[in-house]
Amino acid sequence: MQDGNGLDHLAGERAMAQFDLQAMKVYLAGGQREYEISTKMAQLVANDPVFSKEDRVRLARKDLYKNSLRKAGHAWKTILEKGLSEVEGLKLRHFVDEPTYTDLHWGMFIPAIKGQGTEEQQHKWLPLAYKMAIIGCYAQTELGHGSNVQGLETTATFDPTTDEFIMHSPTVTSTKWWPGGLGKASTHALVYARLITDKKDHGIHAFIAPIRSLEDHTPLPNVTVGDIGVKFGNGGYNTMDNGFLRFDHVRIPRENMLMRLATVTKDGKYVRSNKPRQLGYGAMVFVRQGIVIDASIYLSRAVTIAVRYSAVRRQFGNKDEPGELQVIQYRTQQSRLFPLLATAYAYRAVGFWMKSLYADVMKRLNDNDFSTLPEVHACTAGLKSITTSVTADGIEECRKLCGGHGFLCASGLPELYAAYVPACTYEGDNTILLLQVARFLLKTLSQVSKVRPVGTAAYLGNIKQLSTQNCKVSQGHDWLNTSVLLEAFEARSARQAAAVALRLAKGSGSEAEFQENTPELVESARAHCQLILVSKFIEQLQTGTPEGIRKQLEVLCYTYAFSQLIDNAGDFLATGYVTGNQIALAKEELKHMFDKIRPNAVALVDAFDHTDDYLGSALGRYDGDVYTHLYKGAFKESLNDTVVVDGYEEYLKPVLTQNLWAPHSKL
Ligand SMILES: CCC/C=C/C(=O)SCCNC(=O)CCNC(=O)[C@H](O)C(C)(C)COP(=O)([O-])OP(=O)([O-])OC[C@H]1O[C@@H](n2cnc3c(N)ncnc32)[C@H](O)[C@@H]1OP(=O)([O-])[O-]
Ligand SMILES: Cc1cc2nc3c(=O)[nH]c(=O)nc-3n(C[C@H](O)[C@H](O)[C@H](O)COP(=O)(O)OP(=O)(O)OC[C@H]3O[C@@H](n4cnc5c(N)ncnc54)[C@H](O)[C@@H]3O)c2cc1C
Repeated sequence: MQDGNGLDHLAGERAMAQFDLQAMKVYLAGGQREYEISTKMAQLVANDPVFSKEDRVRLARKDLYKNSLRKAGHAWKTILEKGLSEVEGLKLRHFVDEPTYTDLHWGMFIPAIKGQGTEEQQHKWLPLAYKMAIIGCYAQTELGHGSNVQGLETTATFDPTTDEFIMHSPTVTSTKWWPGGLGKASTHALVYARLITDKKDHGIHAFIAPIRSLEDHTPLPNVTVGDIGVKFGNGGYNTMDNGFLRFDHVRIPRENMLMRLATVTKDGKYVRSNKPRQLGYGAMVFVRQGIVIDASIYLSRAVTIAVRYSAVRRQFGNKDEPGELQVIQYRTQQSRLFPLLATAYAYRAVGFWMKSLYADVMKRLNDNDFSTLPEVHACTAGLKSITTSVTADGIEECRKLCGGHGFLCASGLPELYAAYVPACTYEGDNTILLLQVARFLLKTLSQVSKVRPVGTAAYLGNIKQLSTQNCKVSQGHDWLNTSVLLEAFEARSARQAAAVALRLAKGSGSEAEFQENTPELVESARAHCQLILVSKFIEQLQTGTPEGIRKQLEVLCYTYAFSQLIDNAGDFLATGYVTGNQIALAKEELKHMFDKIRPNAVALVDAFDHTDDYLGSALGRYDGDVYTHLYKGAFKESLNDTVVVDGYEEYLKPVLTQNLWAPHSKL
């Protein structure tokens, strides 16, 4: 998609491409229809001045937030006026590209009501939420408790005399703290609180609590609510009103408790349904799968900027070629950049699979089949953890790959990083989530002789073979076999999981021993997730990718798998499955892959189809006209509004005109 001024500084790069660019664009979009919707919505946003990102990093918080309210309101108006479908509306909001209260309203409040509300409750709340007559947020985390959901302190005490719950925040640490959209926008909060009936604590349940007047938006009586303050980075996540909330004995009707999994009757009787209590965590599974799908988009944005800039930027030269060399020619640049490019492709493939996995579990849950829920929980939690950590680090690496100019906000990278990095924490701290995967692996292994593992854990059924047979690679090209690669990742993961399981089995089973082994448990969970990522990329490749792009995808798949193998060589070697020589052979193969990527690199990032508007980067422009736009951009800097800076008279002039020796000067 070219929206520059027509002069293409990267034309030479594009002419080298060896694959069908259009077919790749359609593949990455997830199909022809998705591609068309994406293109249409990207243009709609780019051509609408209300959605402009210009100056975002320079705005003070109040202006930034107000502007974000304006954009969210305009997006909603556009959706209604143009009669956009749900998918189109979602895409439109995606291209507006600002974290805002509607993310939580559509992304968590509504899904939680769908997952945990009875049919009657859904009929009551969803129509209001769908037309945005109410705005909701997801208020789980508290000042003193985030990861440990069972430790939340807010109470919802049932009063049978009035048929109401009394919502209360008994301590400072029980203050709800962090929920997006809560600070200033929401009228309702989905509050996670301890349910108490007849002095008995039944643990954490979800309640819909009105918090602001639908007349004038003021907080309701005995509700204290506001924004928690400025967050990391300019722009970034500061368009979101993450909030605090306290209740002082606030009464809500009994029907406001979401009762699909448990009910409180009029006379205060607590009745649990026979559905697993884990369904109460359903909204988190939903959001985590979405985060995995989005990781590729964020990483591909950073990689697009870094690849295009690396093809424009020249430094040094050699005696064989005239002029300076493009920095993308340097092996060190390639070895940092091309694995990230391959990773963005790998995450797209795993995102496609994640969609089908989620659709499958939803269908099963509707049919009261809960059998795959633990595996889906482990997949969504583990992949959320790995993909967000790698993407956040990847964005930062791309910034460094752009040298000094990467540090300018004009590169688009600092703001992208600031907006993305909290993904490593929200929806579950990444270490906590890997520990959940580790618990799943331990449980699977402990039952392996009785219950055959399925899905992404099926390879653990082969644990004996995977633990005894070693890698047979003897020459570099032996690695160019997806079965050989898969087996390596399976053996490494199975052996790491078995080693830590064995150590724990030999112990007393105490929590202290578990804690002592958490570093190894996290490593084994990471190994399992890396296997899933490699295997799903391979699977996608083998299931009907069009001829015109298959070869390139194959190269990217090998690049991804080899770079994972090499980055984790210590683990692979420690398990004894591979030798140092086999790792060295994989390193050589990886360099061959870089040679194959090099002529296609710019086209491979073009295939992500990010518009200049969406990238918001002088370095990543489609036309490669980097220097003109960096230079022009400097004149928009507010410090340059006047040629003599404000403050000269008061602070600079006295320094320049005192004409006195400083007392400590030796001159
Ligand atoms: C756009 C950004 C907006 C951001 C929003 C937010 O951040 S919102 C705030 C986001 N906040 C967070 O993300 C907080 C992160 N913390 C948590 O998710 C939980 O507190 C916990 C899972 C760490 C511990 O849970 P716990 O104390 O209950 O202890 P436990 O470990 O004993 O687990 C019990 C059983 O449940 C199972 N199971 C667990 N989760 C799920 C699931 N999602 N699905 C299905 N199952 C799940 C687990 O496998 C186990 O099964 P088993 O072995 O009995 O068969
Ligand atoms: C931008 C942003 C948006 C958010 N939006 C929402 C929202 O809309 N709604 C909402 O309810 N919440 C929201 N949150 C809160 C978020 O979900 C929590 O911050 C997150 O779950 C992590 O919990 P915590 O902050 O308590 O971290 P902690 O659990 O206190 O983590 C601190 C450190 O301790 C470690 N740690 C903790 N427990 C263990 C353990 N058992 N073993 C080993 N290590 C451990 C962690 O790995 C981490 O390194 C948001 C957070 C952010 C940053």
